[in-house]
Amino acid sequence: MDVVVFGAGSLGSLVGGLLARAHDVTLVARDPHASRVRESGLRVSGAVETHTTPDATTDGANLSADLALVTVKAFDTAEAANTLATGEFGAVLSLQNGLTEEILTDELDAPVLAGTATYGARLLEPGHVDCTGVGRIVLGSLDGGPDPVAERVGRAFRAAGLETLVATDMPRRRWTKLAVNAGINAVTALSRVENGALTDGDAAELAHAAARETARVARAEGVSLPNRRARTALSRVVDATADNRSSMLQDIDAGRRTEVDAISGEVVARAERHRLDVPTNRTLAALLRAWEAGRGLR
Ligand SMILES: NC(=O)C1=CN([C@@H]2O[C@H](COP(=O)(O)OP(=O)(O)OC[C@H]3O[C@@H](n4cnc5c(N)ncnc54)[C@H](OP(=O)(O)O)[C@@H]3O)[C@@H](O)[C@H]2O)C=CC1
Ligand SMILES: CC(C)(CO)C(=O)C(=O)O
Repeated sequence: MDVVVFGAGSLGSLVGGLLARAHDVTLVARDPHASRVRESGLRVSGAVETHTTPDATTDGANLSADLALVTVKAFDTAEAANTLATGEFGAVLSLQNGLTEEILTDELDAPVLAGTATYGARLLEPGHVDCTGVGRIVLGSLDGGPDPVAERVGRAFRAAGLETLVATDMPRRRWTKLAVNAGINAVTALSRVENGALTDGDAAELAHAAARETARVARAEGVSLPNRRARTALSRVVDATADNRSSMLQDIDAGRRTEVDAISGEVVARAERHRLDVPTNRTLAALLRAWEAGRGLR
């Protein structure tokens, strides 16, 4: 399979590097990472050790491939979609946090698959990505149900040794992930604590309230996500990632823009469409946006 990875920073370099063990991969990345990969290949270290030689470019326009994998931060999705629209792809798959697939379907003719990733990745230096945890990629039809394109992509990922599940219930999985992120990411980022601090107490209650509101919005969107399922998912992720600093907390630590608009902000925006009030997510989004504004990041 030919694969273009659009936005090969941490996650895209890891997944692209692993896919290059079995497929023709082109990373769309920034320099000096792109030029280092062209010169010396890509080193993956940590939980997976490998060295592969994907192609790499800084120009994502006019490319074609069987699959475009989108791994830019959520706030760069619209620009990525515009650039991808200049090329030809058999399918498009996002592994981003947030409900970014809708932005891709608006711009692109190719079928857009839904995906989630629980692999951990960190770009250490140009040409070198650290796998901080082997997780799983789950992908499938955006609307749910069986999908031959998703099956083909799943087989290709497994052929490259990536832990991959092709699922027929992506609507519920995407919203469950959003509920978990709305709870954990926003609360840990604002209170500057590891995920494990949300095991119990007031901060945990706040995270669960954000997840519960998200589940309510999901149901208004026609997705069956009971509150108790969102609660269980959040508690499981807190336990499994107790020592993690969430990606949003890492962004705050590094003084970078966060994915608030795609997480808490998305819950608020969708709730408004259904005339629902989601005060916890509204408050969390306002605080995170205020932090970004104060830093000149928005
Ligand atoms: N890292 C992880 O372990 C995981 C990440 N995710 C999700 O995956 C997504 C990506 O995260 P992550 O990999 O950490 O983010 P990164 O910022 O490390 O990677 C995104 C990369 O895309 C680059 N980029 C953006 N636009 C372009 C463009 N037009 N051309 C070329 N390169 C471009 C960015 O460059 P620049 O910064 O210069 O704009 C950056 O290097 C997020 O939604 C995140 O939530 C999900 C699970 C795990
Ligand atoms: C699951 C979780 C909360 C793990 O930290 C995550 O997805 C993130 O940090 O973005």
